[in-house]
Amino acid sequence: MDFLGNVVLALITLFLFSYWRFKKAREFFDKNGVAYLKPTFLVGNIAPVLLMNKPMAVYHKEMYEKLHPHKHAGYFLFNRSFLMIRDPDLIRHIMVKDFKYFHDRSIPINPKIDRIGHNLLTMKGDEWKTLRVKLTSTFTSGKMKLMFPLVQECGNKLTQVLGTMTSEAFNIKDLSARYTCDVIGTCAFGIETHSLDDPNNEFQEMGKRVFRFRYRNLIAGAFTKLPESVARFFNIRFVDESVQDFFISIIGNTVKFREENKVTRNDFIDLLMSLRDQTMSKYNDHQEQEDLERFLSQVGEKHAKGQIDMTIDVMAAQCFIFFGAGFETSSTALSFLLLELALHQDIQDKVREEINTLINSNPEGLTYDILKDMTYVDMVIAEGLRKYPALGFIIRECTEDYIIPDTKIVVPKNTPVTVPVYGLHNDPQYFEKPDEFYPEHFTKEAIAKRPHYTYLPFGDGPRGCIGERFGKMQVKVGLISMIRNFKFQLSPKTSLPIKFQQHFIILKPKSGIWLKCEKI
Ligand code: HEM
Repeated sequence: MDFLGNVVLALITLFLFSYWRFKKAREFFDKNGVAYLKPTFLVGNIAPVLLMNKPMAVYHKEMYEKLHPHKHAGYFLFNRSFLMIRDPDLIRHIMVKDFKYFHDRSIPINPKIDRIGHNLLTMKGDEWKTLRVKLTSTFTSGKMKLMFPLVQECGNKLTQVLGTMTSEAFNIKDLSARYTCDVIGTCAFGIETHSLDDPNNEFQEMGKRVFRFRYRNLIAGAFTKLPESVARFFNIRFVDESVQDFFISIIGNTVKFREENKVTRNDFIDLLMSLRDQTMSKYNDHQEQEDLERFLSQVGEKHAKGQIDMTIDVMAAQCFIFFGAGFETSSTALSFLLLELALHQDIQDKVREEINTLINSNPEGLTYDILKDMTYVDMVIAEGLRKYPALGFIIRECTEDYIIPDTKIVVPKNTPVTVPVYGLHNDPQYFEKPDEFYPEHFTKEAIAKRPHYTYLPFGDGPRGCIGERFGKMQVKVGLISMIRNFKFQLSPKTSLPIKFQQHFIILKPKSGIWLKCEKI
């Protein structure tokens, strides 16, 4: 058969396969009385994203609103059906109570092609569990305290650079990205990236490429698994080859240098090397035990089992995901916070007052330990992450047939489920003033009144964000370094309301957020 014949046959097969999948999914929804959004053949409900006018977070929020008041409901990404979980108690089942059915994310990665794409975020089943147990020990408060001086150094540099920006408007989105790049560079790679000094350095460029949108990856998301040959043929990979080579070479060189020169630095590479050499006990702390026990009980196991060989590829993959997951999330969090503080001078003054009071009354100045006493700052950061959650939706996959509690509905194995974080965070049922920046959403009383699992900026359960403590620390240090010494105002160059970038999985501003600052 000639080439054209093959193409026609492939298209007919794809067409029939899609038709069969749609029919089966719709029959399942109809038979079980599950509400769903009416799909368009072939594209399902994804047209608003494909036409590029909807960021993924906004798209999921709008579906969350349309699917009110259902506890769970269906929608289609191309011909693949998804189940959106809207009800907080059902979310608790998916994320914690019945976690054993939902421990994986529905991201089809091929480890042979994506050497560093195969990491803690994308790994599945026992392999993920074994690695998560190992890495849990690198994110305790004890380890954060060891890394605090490295982060503080970047904060000091940020203050210094801001001091040169008082004469004209500057883009806080760009400045925050340079600060978090320096922080993750020094903590995850043991490298001073000098992004605050040089905005065009290589790390910044790599950071931009990490979450680059590619149509073919969106389409790949419609499949449970992609055979290696298909992924290679269509060049479907989640990490660009140039990014992969860059990270593997950096980690390889750094590890070699440290081994040869006996260098230790209390950063992630050090911790990964001690995990490899089984010398982690020198860092052991009480919290490590607590975190580990909680994790094991949540995943229903008594002991940590299995082994992962800490090769350079494995270390590079983890450092890469610490960079990928930690850089953009924290820098957008910081940019949106500064935007809101510039818009709300009263809140800005209150934040500054709390920071100054605590630091000035502590003989050692700013320390890791006084961060936790900053209760108003915590409320403000929490509100920032409510209004602008970096990940607007969370994705998991049902790994065994699962009966939805109090129903007879059996969710079939391999069904992807999503938790609409941005929708929940904007639901007036749970947040009194969803459209406003209102830190009082996070007073003790307001938190106590709200159902659990309605505020999920870091996800939850055993598969929640492993870097939460680190992310909060770097956002807080960045905020303190700026607010203590400068007063911020919005520049007329910023157009409001802020539009979100369309081609991005992370909720981030489309164009610059321009501010003006003056030294206090
Ligand atoms: C403000 C900052 C951050 C936000 C808002 C954030 C948010 C999230 C969210 C929503 C998830 C998915 C959770 C789930 O599925 O339940 C996640 C996973 C993850 N995050 Fe973060 N993150 C932040 C910072 C960081 C940092 C600094 C690191 C590393 C240094 C990091 C590393 C990871 C990793 C490795 C995962 C996957 C964990 C696993 O699957 O076991 N994140 N993050």
